[in-house]
Amino acid sequence: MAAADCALLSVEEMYRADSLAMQGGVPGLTLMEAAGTAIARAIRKRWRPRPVAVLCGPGNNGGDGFVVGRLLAAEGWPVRLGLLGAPDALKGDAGANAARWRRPIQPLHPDLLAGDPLVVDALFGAGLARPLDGITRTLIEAINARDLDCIGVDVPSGVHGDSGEVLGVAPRCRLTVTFFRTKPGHLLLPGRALCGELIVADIGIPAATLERIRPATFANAPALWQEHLPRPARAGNKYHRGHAVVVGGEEMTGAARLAAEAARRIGAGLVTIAAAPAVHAIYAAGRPGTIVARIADAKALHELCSDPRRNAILIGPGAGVSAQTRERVLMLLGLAKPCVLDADALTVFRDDPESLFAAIKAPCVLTPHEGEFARLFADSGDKLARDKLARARAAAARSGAVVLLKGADTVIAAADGQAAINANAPPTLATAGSGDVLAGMILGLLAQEVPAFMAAAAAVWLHGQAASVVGPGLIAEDLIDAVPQACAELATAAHRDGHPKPARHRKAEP
Ligand SMILES: NC(=O)C1=CN([C@@H]2O[C@H](COP(=O)(O)OP(=O)(O)OC[C@H]3O[C@@H](n4cnc5c(N)ncnc54)[C@H](OP(=O)(O)O)[C@@H]3O)[C@@H](O)[C@H]2O)[C@@H](O)CC1
Ligand SMILES: Nc1ncnc2c1ncn2[C@@H]1O[C@H](COP(=O)(O)OP(=O)(O)O)[C@@H](O)[C@H]1O
Ligand SMILES: [K+]
Repeated sequence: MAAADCALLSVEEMYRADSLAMQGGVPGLTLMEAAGTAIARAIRKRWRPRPVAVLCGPGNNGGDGFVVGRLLAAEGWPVRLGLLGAPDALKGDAGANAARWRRPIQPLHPDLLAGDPLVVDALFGAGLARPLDGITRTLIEAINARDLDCIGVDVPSGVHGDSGEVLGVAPRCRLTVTFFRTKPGHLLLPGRALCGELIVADIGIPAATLERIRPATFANAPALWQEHLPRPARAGNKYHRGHAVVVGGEEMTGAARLAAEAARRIGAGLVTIAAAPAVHAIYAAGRPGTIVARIADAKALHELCSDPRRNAILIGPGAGVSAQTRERVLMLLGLAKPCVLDADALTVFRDDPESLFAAIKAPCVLTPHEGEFARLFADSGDKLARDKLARARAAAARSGAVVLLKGADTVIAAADGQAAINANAPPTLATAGSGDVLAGMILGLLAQEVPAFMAAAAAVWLHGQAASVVGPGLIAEDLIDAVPQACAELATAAHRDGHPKPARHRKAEP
């Protein structure tokens, strides 16, 4: 699987792919027939013949609905079809498919849902322009209240394809069938949760159109970064695998220890925790393979980190929100070595984020959760408020760093506009210390000279994979010990895309 296979297309890019395919000689009607055929096939595979209500909107999403209705009815399924607006207002391919539907077209009305049919939601797809209201809202609320089996055409109507946000209301689908490539809104929350199982159907758009579109957003999957991962050289020694430094805090000593062990597990040759004399003994009592250096003051830290063999630095976990942390971050950034800034190293710049951004010269990964992100990028604007992908991208462009905005749908964004959305993280990761482990994993990859964006994306995926390996009962320490198995599973996962591991999300039905 190549990186292009995990490309995500924005709504606008999808329209471009569509028109490039048509310019290349694939008629729109053929694409629509293929879309409807894929949906009907997916339905027949999962349900036995039963009453179906197809809810059609006024655009091409509705057009797909007419195709599905026609194909299922032709096989004897009892199909009722409702349309928003007048049939003669339908244009182009949607109009053509409405004309091929020889049965009654009802106006949208709650009676369409009488008897709890299977619902094909073909109201709005890529053309969603404003929040759902009126009868569409009423119907979707009824679908959700009655927990009807619902199939989303392209997206669950109301979910925005770019951001995954819900405009007004959206149905909870069992299955969503989208076309050609996944969109960001299928992976970002809440959109991802509303899609149910996701199928990406090939409808005849040539893959070569991607060369023209050059998408910059990806599902976070091994294909994106695997070739950048280090492979230990047969005759290599530990210095060939990098020497990472974790700046240890004086209060919360667990955080730096978790990070240091994670950096070692992911392959850094050596990892040193820089510890103040007062806490040196605590750090030294940790796992014996971690080096602990006694660091009396900022000068000593500067000396330690200036050593050219020490090639990646993490500061923040357990560092404390203090002037000292702030000064140390700026001093370390001045060394122009690859850095990870996490937790307190971010919060200390809440009053003056520009001074942080101005100091970032070398590859740097910022790993905020939403709270830390809000402190640093408070003014990213209302317009972006609910669009996590756009927010992370804007923050990366502004800071010059790779921004890894954490959560159940972690977004990794680089200053050059590249971004990846992660979807393999189980909710058991919401446990104290799991962010420290992630920071250490990124550090360990940076020490092995993996480029910052790739290091961040790979670490996020392996972190999610490690959590899945552990399963229920996960604590942060377990993640570290599960890293080897997560790495081993890379080989088998390489053919998969970035969708969550459970069978709920699958790709490309034949
Ligand atoms: N791209 C491809 O390769 C292929 C695409 N295909 C399919 O086409 C779909 C995109 O079709 P599309 O562009 O016609 O947009 P669509 O989602 O039907 O809606 C547009 C209409 O809805 C209206 N409207 C919007 N929001 C509204 C609201 N809240 N409440 C009320 N009305 C609202 C809007 O009205 P307006 O804003 O203009 O007033 C306009 O009339 C795509 O999702 C896929 O299913 C397939 O056939 C295969 C090939
Ligand atoms: N509901 C969730 N589903 C999946 N991953 C989650 C969820 N909540 C948190 N995570 C992940 O767990 C980690 C928590 O990091 P963080 O908030 O920094 O915690 P801590 O500071 O306690 O280590 C992040 O990688 C985040 O993406
Ligand atoms: K839809």
